[in-house]
Amino acid sequence: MGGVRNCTRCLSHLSAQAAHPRQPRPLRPRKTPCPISLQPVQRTTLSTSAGPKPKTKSRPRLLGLSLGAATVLATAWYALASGSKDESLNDTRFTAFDVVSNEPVSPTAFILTIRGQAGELAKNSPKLKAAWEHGQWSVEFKQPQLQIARHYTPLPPLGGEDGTDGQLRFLVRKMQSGEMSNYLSRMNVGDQVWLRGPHHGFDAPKRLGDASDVVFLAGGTGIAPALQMAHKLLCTNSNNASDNAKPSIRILWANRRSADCVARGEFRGKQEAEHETQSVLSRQIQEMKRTHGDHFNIDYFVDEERNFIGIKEVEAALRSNGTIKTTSTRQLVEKACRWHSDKLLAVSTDEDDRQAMGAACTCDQARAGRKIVAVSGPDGFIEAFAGSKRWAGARELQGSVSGVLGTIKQQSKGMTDDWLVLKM
Ligand SMILES: Cc1cc2nc3c(=O)[nH]c(=O)nc-3n(C[C@H](O)[C@H](O)[C@H](O)COP(=O)(O)OP(=O)(O)OC[C@H]3O[C@@H](n4cnc5c(N)ncnc54)[C@H](O)[C@@H]3O)c2cc1C
Repeated sequence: MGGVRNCTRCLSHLSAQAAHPRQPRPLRPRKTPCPISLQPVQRTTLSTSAGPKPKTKSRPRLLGLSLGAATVLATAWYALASGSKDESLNDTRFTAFDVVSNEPVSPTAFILTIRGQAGELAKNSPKLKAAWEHGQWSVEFKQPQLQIARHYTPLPPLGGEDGTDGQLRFLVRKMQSGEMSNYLSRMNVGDQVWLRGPHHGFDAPKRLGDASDVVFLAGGTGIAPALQMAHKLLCTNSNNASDNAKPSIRILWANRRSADCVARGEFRGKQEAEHETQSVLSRQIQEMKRTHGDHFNIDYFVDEERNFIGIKEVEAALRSNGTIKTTSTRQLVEKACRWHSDKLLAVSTDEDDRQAMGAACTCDQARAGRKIVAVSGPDGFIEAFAGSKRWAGARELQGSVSGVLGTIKQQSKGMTDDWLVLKM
């Protein structure tokens, strides 16, 4: 247990990289060129002053024309990409939202609530509806002065909210000298923020299929994707109309400080729950526990209480959320199944699931589906529990499974093969 026990602890001792909630992703060059980069403007300026000297008489006119055209194109592109009054949220340009509230959750975390300004974003947005129907998704915020963008994960709507009314809520950790998180922390009611998205992630219902167990290892703000998955699988999945058909979700949530263990009292007993500070996040977790009972559980781990997620804790979660069977059922997973093959998953990105929406499961139909163990949090956290993701051709692939889960897979001699590992 010793070495592995250090997994969450090491996060607090590692450098800023591990302390980072999640390293910023590159600005999706494959979909659109970096829309908030100042490059187009710089490129024209640079080419004007530092371009090669013309050798013939006709060259300056040609160069002048191309520079003119480039300037017009770059200006149009920059104006388009850096934000517009277009009312629909989309993944190529930034759309304006108003800050509705900025609520502290702990000394280092806050919940930012924003609302679409007009039109379809103010109510019944089909984009938001599609995103919540998909389940896992994020958006990018931009910092206009610095021209940088970072991803954030919307928290699911509370019971009674419809999720498409244009309001979005984010749990954000304020990083020491973090550009975007500090910028967002300074936002006041009525301020304007710019969003691009939605960016859809894994299709959890397709991956889970007929299986019913989910274990989620979440570090810090990694709780947001865990709550998205719980919301999708427990609240909105039409396959689970009856309580018996609902999957069982166990979240192992690691934080550095006890102050970040939102709603812990709910899982410890009534008395503690009564003394807890109420934030919108704690109401949300309490509500999910009360609505879904044994189908929704959170185990809290806190560095400052010297209580860490180790190999034993992960094994126990895999055992109690389903049975680690003595015989493997992996042979029932078709190697070419887009949804359930480990090999295909290793060379996919989380965003590929959206493109493959219509693809059918090709496994043995009697047992279509695999249990999910998902890992979400800072890069160091994901690496420690599931191994790092892999970059290839400007795509962030899942890569093979190593870390704590890799060790458990090796040691269990096929007994954990029912579990599909998703790095969020
Ligand atoms: C899909 C996705 C969803 C996310 N959802 C959330 C969310 O819901 N809530 C949330 O709080 N965060 C979330 N994040 C993380 C978020 O995008 C930012 O990375 C985070 O808020 C820090 O950004 P920043 O600009 O404040 O910090 P930065 O200015 O980027 O840096 C913060 C600190 O980390 C250090 N640092 C930066 N880059 C590196 C590096 N490469 N190596 C070592 N140190 C480095 C800096 O020196 C600084 O001290 C998500 C990330 C992804 C990819």
